[in-house]
Amino acid sequence: MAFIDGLAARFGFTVFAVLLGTFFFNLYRVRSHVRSLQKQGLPMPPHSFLFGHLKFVASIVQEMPPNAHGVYIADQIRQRFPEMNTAFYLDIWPVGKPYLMAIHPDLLYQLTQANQLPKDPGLQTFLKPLAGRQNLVTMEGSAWKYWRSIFNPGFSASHISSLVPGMVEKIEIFKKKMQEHANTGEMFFLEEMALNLTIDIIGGAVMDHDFQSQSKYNDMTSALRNQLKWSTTGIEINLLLKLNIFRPFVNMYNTWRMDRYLNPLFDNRYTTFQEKGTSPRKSVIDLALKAYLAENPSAQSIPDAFKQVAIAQIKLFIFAGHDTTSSAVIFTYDLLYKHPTILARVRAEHTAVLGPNIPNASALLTSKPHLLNHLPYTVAVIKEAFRIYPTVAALRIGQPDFSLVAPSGQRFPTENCIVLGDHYGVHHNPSVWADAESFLPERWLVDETHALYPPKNAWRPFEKGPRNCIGMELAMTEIKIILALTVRAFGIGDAYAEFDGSGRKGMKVNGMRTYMVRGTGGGHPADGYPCRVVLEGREEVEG
Ligand code: HEM
Repeated sequence: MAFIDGLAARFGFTVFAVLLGTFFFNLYRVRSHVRSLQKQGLPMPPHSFLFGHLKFVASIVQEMPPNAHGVYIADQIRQRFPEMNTAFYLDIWPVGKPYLMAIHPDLLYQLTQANQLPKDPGLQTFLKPLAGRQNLVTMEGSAWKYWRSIFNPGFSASHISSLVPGMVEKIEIFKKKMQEHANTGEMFFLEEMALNLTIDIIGGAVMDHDFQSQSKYNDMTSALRNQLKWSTTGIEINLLLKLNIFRPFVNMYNTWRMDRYLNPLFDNRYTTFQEKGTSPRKSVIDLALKAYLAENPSAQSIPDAFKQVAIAQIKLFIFAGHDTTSSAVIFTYDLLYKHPTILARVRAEHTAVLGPNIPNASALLTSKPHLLNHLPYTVAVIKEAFRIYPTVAALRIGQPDFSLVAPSGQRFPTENCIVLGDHYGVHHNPSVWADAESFLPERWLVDETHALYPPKNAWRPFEKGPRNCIGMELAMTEIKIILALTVRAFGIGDAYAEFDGSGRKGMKVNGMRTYMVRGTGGGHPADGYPCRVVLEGREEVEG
């Protein structure tokens, strides 16, 4: 017994010594690499050999609200070191690999447009429980090309236009709910309602299916949302969050719930497809089936391997298509209602294009979706809101012998780094944008000679280049319709003052209480956006 105890102790000690040795070896390796970059004169905040930039980042995080999104960090550093306005390194090992944070459009152009660096494999940590290993966001090379070309027709302008009536129907339900809140006058959380709306819209676009989550409980959307709540990016500092032993079980259960809902839908669609020989539909599910059957005309069934990838893609589209769009709608509302002159101009444009009778606008857009192309000021507002609140970023993995080059000629090697194409950092960079912190939709309407004219490649909420967002047009159309059907009918005011207690709860980021919080991928409005709604445009509503 004593012999076995001794053996176990020796084994335990050896494992501990190996782990400790590996830790210090990696610490030395990473810190030496970052130090060598520093010695070459490359920009970074003050670096400690023991802590890297961890203490420095922690000091920034501490000054922000506890749940503020990570997209703010690069901008906060630029504010402290104004000369670091193109790119800089950040060594956060062992929480994650060192980062090269790029906050200048020329560098992002090199990252995603002129070159194709692979996606950061860390994205899998977040996306795998949601959409498996094989999904359009994380795929590379020929597999990505194959699937992107299958889905592109589902996001063409003409197809999106055909989706408008379905979107209008769902927005009508949303309006009814807004009206109920206006009638009670009580404070409520807009995010929950907006998420239900956008997930219903995406269900229509991606699957030609109505989840009806705005009206009743839906197990698929509930499982997806729960999966998101349990998601992790893998770079949490909080070890309890990082190593939560329950996560894999919750993930498996939610995956089972989603598959239980989606599998029969997929099978039914396949049966219809077989019966009719083809499908005129262009939803993601139909496009996947069409592609398979075009390549395998004599197939009697869909192989499991193909079905699994197709369903993973569907889950990805439902996630990517609703989460970001809901946040964008709320941030746009927030900026609009805080700028009454801009709001008045948007309302005037809607009246001019859709007529003064507000309830008529839904039927009008259903029969004439092209009217959406006549709302330039509304589009300018949406673009400017995306500039102020870009909710996503581009993560790529650095490569040996690949550097990003600043306009000054300074070269930023990417090897051994995650490269963050930081949309928030670019959009708020005062060396790039005139009056970067102000909400100025007119910058999207002035000509090239004007000081406010947007610099080339500087607006990138949907990224640019071949891996840009496939759903950009869909999201823009959706937001346009939501605004066109609601901003004249309602007045929305945030209720943060009422919601906030004392202490940190009421903290702001860059002076804004409506800041982006982390949690489920992209930035979300803080605290679910507590607000109140009032009815406006009453004469027109009744008229
Ligand atoms: C406010 C709305 C949205 C924002 C801000 C947004 C943002 C982005 C960004 C920045 C990327 C590129 C990420 C990278 O380069 O690593 C991306 C990719 C993607 N987005 Fe979106 N997105 C939005 C809406 C949508 C919608 C509505 C859909 C689908 C219905 C969608 C599906 C996708 C997919 C599938 C990709 C991967 C494309 C590829 O790699 O080929 N997104 N999105």
